[in-house]
Amino acid sequence: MEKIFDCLIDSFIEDKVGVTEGFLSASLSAHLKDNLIALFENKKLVNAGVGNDMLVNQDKLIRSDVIYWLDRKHDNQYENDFFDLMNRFVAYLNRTCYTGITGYEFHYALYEPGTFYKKHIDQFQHNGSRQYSMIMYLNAGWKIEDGGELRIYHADEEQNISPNSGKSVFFKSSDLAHEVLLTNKQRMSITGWLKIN
Ligand SMILES: O=C(O)CCC(=O)C(=O)O
Ligand SMILES: [Fe+2]
Repeated sequence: MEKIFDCLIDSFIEDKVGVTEGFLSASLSAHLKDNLIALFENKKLVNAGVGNDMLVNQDKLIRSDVIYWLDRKHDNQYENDFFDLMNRFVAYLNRTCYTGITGYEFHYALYEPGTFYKKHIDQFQHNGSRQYSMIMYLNAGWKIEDGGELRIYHADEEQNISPNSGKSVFFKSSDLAHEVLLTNKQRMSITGWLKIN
């Protein structure tokens, strides 16, 4: 596992955006996706609000995905496995990079065809607790024509990342503006933030 952690951290250090395969095992990823689909069918997902103090909040409709926060209180085996994995990653990150992360929060996200999340920055204007953004995609066989790429705005270029299952993305929450381009296909993920409280 440390190898995959290193891969994510090294590519983050090199490119400002860490990308790796296999952070979630295929089996954990499949179980989490099944959870997400069941939650969606049971109408547990809610419209994702945008914090009042979000840095970039000029447009009326900024995002149209639906979300559900993961929580140990759900007593769900796979959510707990996910949190165990995150504990290992945070401990490793703190040990190797002196990041001082003290907490995190994660939600499932589901984008129906025709939905998006416009350009934004993840760290809130009046609350700097979000340090690192992480996204784990749960979509098998994603094709170019499905759209829904994560577009990250670097100083001199734009980077498009397709939301294929197995892929995890990691970047600094205060730094990089990004958006989810309009998706043509149902698009599922787990998104969250490593925090200093
Ligand atoms: O799903 C993604 O690719 C990015 C989601 C995102 O930017 C967010 O939830 O803040
Ligand atoms: Fe974001």
